[in-house]
This record gives sequence, C-alpha cells and structure tokens, in this order.
Amino acid sequence: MAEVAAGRAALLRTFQWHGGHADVWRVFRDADAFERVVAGMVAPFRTASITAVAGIESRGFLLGGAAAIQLGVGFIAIRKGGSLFPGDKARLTTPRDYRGHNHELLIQRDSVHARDRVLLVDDWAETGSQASTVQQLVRSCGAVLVGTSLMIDQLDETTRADLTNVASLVRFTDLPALD
Ligand SMILES: O=P(O)(O)OC[C@H]1O[C@H](OP(=O)(O)OP(=O)(O)O)[C@H](O)[C@@H]1O
Repeated sequence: MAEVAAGRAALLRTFQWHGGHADVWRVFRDADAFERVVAGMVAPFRTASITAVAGIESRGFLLGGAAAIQLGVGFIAIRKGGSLFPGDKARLTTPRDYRGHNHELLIQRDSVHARDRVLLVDDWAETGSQASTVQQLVRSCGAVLVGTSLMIDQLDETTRADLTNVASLVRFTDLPALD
C-alpha cells in the first residue's frame, strides 16, 4: 500500500533517538512527515467503516485527532487519572506498562455510541497494557474495537495476537540502532 510505504519512509526520516530515549516529537514538527505518517496509519482502515478514533493522552491525542480528521470521524479521548474530565465515566487500571506504571484510564461513557466502530491510534506500544485496557473500556461502553493502528510496534508476538487487528507503520526492529 503506497500510503503505508510513504508513511514509513517519513517516520524513519524524522525519528531520532535522544539520550537513549525515542524522540517521536520530531515527527510531528515536520509538516510533510506528520501528514504522511497519519495517512499511512489510517490507510489500512479506510474501508473498515470506522465511526470514531480513540486516542490515549498525550501522544495518542495528537495522532488520534489527526487520524480522525483524515477519516472524517470524531475523536474519543482516553484520559489518564488525575485530569479534569467531566461527566459519567468508565475507568480501568492498566497492568504495568513499559515504565512499570499502572495508569487509571478513563473514557466518557457518552462519547461512545452503541454501534460505534472504533479505531485506536497510538504512537507506540511495547507491553500493550494501555492498548489492551482501552479495548476493554471501549467494549464495556458497547462499541466495536475494529483495530489498533500504531506508529511504532514493539509488541511481542503473543501480545500482538491478543490485540485486535494491529497495523503498524514500523516495527521496533526497523528503527535505527539506539545511539
Ligand atoms: O505498550 P505500553 O507499555 O502500554 O506503552 C505504550 C504507551 O506508552 C506511551 O504513552 P505514555 O504513557 O508514555 O504517555 P505520553 O503519550 O504522554 O508520553 C505510548 O504513547 C502508549 O500510550
């Protein structure tokens, strides 16, 4: 798929390691890369009748909002505990994530409609703890989680198979070597 290949190339052109940490923010600073990355992430789901994109605070908000606009649908915010988030909410605590943190993730119940077909968009998954928790939250609100689109996929095979329809622009092993 040409859009996926272009998105992958744009990501690899702009991604950098910085002091041992992945600096994905550079991808968003480059207008051409940002547009191509998001186009590549939504391309596998363009014909999947997606009705909403979900994203996890904070990098998931940036990518998810852009993906929602490209797909012509609205955005479902998944906030982390401790933030102001009005209304009736469903909440779940994640298993330990890549930093060993357990996050409380929240979703506004009325942001999900009963027959929504939801695409989760995020920049990176490693343990899959946040993505799997979002899947549960979305389903608990009565919607269908159609798939998960990742910019960078560091999941192990078992975890990837447990998540629904994972698409990724780049696998972790495709990234340049850590400096
Ligand atoms: O696969 P996992 O181990 O669950 O990790 C992946 C999650 O961690 C990162 O977010 P982070 O919590 O670092 O927040 P940020 O977007 O604010 O940097 C990333 O954006 C994913 O949401």
